[in-house]
Amino acid sequence: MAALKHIVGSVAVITIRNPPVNALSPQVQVSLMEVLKDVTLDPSVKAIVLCGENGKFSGGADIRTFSKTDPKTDIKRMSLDDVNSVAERSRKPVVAAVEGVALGGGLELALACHYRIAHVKARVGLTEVLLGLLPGAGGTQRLPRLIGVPAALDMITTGKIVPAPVAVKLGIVDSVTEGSAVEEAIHLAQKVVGQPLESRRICSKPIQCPPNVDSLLNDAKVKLKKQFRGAESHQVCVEAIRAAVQLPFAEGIVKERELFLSLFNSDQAKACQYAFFAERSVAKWTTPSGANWKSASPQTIRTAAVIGLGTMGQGIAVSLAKAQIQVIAVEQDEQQLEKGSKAVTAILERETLKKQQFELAHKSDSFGSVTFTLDFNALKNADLVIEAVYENMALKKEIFQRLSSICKPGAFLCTNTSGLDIDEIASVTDRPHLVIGTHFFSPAHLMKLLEVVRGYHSSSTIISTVMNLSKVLNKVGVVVDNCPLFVGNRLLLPYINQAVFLLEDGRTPEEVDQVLEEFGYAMGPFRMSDLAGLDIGWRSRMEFGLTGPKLLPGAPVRQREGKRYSPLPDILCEEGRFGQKSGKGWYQYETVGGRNAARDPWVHNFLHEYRRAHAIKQKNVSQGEILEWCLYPLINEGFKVLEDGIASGPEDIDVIYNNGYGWPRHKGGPMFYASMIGLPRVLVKLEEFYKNNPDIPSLKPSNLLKALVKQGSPPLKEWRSQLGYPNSRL
Ligand SMILES: CCCCCCC[C@H](O)CC(=O)SCCNC(=O)CCNC(=O)[C@H](O)C(C)(C)COP(=O)([O-])OP(=O)([O-])OC[C@H]1O[C@@H](n2cnc3c(N)ncnc32)[C@H](O)[C@@H]1OP(=O)([O-])[O-]
Repeated sequence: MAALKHIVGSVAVITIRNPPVNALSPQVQVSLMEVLKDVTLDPSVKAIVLCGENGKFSGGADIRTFSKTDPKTDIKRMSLDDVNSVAERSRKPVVAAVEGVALGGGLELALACHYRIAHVKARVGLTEVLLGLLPGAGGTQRLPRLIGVPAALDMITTGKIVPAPVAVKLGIVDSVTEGSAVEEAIHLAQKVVGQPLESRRICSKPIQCPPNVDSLLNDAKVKLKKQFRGAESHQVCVEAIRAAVQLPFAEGIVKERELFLSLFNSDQAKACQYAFFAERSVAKWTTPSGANWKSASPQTIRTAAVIGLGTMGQGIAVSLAKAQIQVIAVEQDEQQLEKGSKAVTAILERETLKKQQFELAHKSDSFGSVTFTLDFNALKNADLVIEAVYENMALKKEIFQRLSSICKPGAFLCTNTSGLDIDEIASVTDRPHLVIGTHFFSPAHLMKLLEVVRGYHSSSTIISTVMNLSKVLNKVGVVVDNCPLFVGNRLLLPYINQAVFLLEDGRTPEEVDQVLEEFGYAMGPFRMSDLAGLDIGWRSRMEFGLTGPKLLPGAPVRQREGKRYSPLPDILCEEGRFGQKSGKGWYQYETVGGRNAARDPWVHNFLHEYRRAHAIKQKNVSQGEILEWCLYPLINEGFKVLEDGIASGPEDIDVIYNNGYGWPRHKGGPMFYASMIGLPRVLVKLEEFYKNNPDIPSLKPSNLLKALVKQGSPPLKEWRSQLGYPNSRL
């Protein structure tokens, strides 16, 4: 870990070396400072170029060192800000050669240089907000001075990463090159030797403020509060930018440091950083047979097919096309094909427009083509097929049987299901080892999560191919084992059930949603169910005989096999209330497909009548209890999933929840949240709930939770090893 120097003519080239992303660890910062001071004093050096080894400028401060940093002493002793200040004050021109990435502290370092040259494929951004922080090395003071308050506000508060061509337009970098940014930077450095530097020092630039800057900042806070409910860092970023607007540069830096320190050791920052590393750890999957991400060989997918062009199929087709994969989209009849192709084309047009507005349009970056067909034989050329028809086992098996005879040997067969048995589907094919579950989330072209469901026979090649594909699609893939509902929906079920029980007991959809939204969920359980479509769960419950024609005659209305059951969602569906798609569900909407949920007097009246008919006494439940009542059974199911070996570790569950279920990232994920509030608290409450509701089995504390509490509640990262727990099937 160091900053290395070599001399080209009169230019000193300083290279940051700290693989894999040249993170600016405290040692790298010290080394950078020494080399910078050295070359500034060296009379033979006339100009300086800063770059990173292996085609990456820098991924920012070393996040791994944060948990070992004492902000009171360590940051004061030496900080990146001091390095930046030495670079900026240098009387010799300093040019940043940005290749790969310049993120967070990496971009802050580049901003302290007098000139910035970027490779055309480089990407830059101040991403600290996503780690629960703010740019703490001058980024909040320099960027608004360089590109103006509105653009800087957008980048800093969202953590947006922009490609180099956009960075030039914004004024973040001076120019881009298709060749070597380092060569170009050396060339520029030689050219500008002896030229005045004052106008190149961002710290000296006056800040250009729009006349309405106060309301701009205040409005941003309101918008961010709604978008990132309960998250502190977005709000604090705005305050740091306000300091840039109101204070001279040096005072702004002091304010920025103060605000940075207020976030540095917060629980939210810990949660966001945990979420960051958890996302990286899930890519490192293993199977019981010892196959793993390192040893398996993923195949490149050039042509993929999608069967079924309903909402999921449309999103999947778009997602593949966006990743420059050629897509064959198959439907069963003319009408569905036309409807599906229109929808896919419309989404792709919108995405193209977005891309053009963002100026990403590069010759090589165009979308893959989508061919629409009724002819199943067209699948014979596909490297990989994703079946996305509706959740019906018989239909899926029929399709997979056909695929066996049509697809070329070695083609991968994936089923997009949210809970059906992968092994049963694989059993009808000639290649169970090349069959896997790919559980996409709606809308599939936007949602980040891909649950990769390993069947009993799934080979390491198909696992690694699909995990690789998830990265190509810009998604986070998580390998889980095959069990009913897999991981995400298995945890969701008790959460939704608990929320519905609250309605029986006297609460309203608005009250319950409000509590969960204040907790940080983008949507409470009822608004989310309306968005997802109430009919999906209803059909599945009918399939399982919990309602509808298969329900055994004489079954009590509010019980199934002795367990508490609420028929409320079934009744809503019987009334044609499927959620947004039918314009009414737990809420009413302005139109069919409308997005704005409004209180529905019909629902309130219906709930009132239902409680009266079943003589249910209204219970007084505080907001805190609503939260615990809904979340603790979800967490408990997470422990059961771990016990059963369905997920590899708590991180996998948290990544699934952060990326697919709207869990607030600043709370880390359900398992991380449990570790933060304390496992004993979760256990005590579950025991209390279960004692009072013995007919709700999901409230019965899991053995793993009890065992962990007995062991003194070790930190989350020790859960696996401490328990050596039992039968991880992954
Ligand atoms: C202390 C006080 C400091 C005060 C001053 C404040 C300074 C500043 O404002 C704060 C920051 O910069 S905050 C930072 C702001 N920066 C950011 O937010 C950028 C965060 N990083 C990213 O967004 C992505 O990793 C990249 C786009 C850089 C690469 O993407 P890709 O090519 O898909 O690769 P990948 O799979 O993602 O990562 C490969 C490996 O690198 C690892 N690693 C990565 N970054 C790291 C880091 N900064 N650090 C350490 N490690 C980092 C990653 O864990 C993984 O390790 P593994 O052991 O192999 O699993």
